Amino acid sequence: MRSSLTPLGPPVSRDRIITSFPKWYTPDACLQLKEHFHGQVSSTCQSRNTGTVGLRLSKVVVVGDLYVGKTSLIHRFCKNVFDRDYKATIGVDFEIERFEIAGIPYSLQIWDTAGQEKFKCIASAYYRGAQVIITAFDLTDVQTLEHTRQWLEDALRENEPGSCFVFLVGTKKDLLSGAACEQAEVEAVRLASEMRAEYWSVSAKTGENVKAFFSRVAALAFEQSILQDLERRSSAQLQVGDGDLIRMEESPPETQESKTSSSLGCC
Ligand SMILES: Nc1nc2c(ncn2[C@@H]2O[C@H](COP(=O)(O)OP(=O)(O)OP(=O)(O)O)[C@@H](O)[C@H]2O)c(=O)[nH]1
Ligand SMILES: [Mg+2]
Repeated sequence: MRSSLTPLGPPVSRDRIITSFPKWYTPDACLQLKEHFHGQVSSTCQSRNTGTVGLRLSKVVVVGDLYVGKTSLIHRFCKNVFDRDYKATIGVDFEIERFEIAGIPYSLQIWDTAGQEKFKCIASAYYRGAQVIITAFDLTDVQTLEHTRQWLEDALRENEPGSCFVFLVGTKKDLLSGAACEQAEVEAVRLASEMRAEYWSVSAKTGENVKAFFSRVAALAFEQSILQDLERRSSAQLQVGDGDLIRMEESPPETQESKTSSSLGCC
């Protein structure tokens, strides 16, 4: 059944409908081990009391060295295509992907940035306001893993501390045997834990783990959006219930004292 909150437009495709909380890739480097939506989130979604969350776009920024496969990863997910030819991203590009999560419409705006040094200053102008940062590296090129720390630092610098979910993604999984992939993952998982990031290995060529990965990104971002919205609404209610707080926010500093004392006087 489609949600009554679905904005105008075509329905979301069936594979963008998320009903249960998507699982992590490895428990050794994951942001949340739980397998269900937060109880408060489930009940809020059931009662369709999700405020403006269904109408907003959550920003996801994908960063990492040139040639690691950022564009390929996004194109595999959003367009289900894979191009063997390399076309460097110039500056930035973005895709909007619509989901329905726990019955509520939800959209991600996925920003693809250029890895080439000469475009870095253009791309970094788009880091601000990210709810999710995806740092990508090539599983076959250890140097690209070493550089992820710097990419993340640059992206975090433009955002409020603690406000972003961070993912570390190893790309081109199809180029490695199972054993070689496991070996490459050991170091990546260690770094992911250090970065407080969730780790995933994917292949844009075969599509392995791509949908599962973005479903996880969408679910975590969605849950955070709902919880933040609930918090905002409850603190707004608190302020409505507390006359002093409202007056303090609305009063310019020089008049605050007299207003506060007059309000004290009348109570
Ligand atoms: N075998 C394989 N090749 C891949 C995969 N993902 C990307 N590639 C190839 O790697 C090359 C670079 O991919 P892009 O997606 O353009 O890399 P990018 O990170 O966007 O590069 P910039 O835009 O310059 O930052 C292309 O030739 C892709 O076909 C993958 O999963 N497997
Ligand atoms: Mg690109």
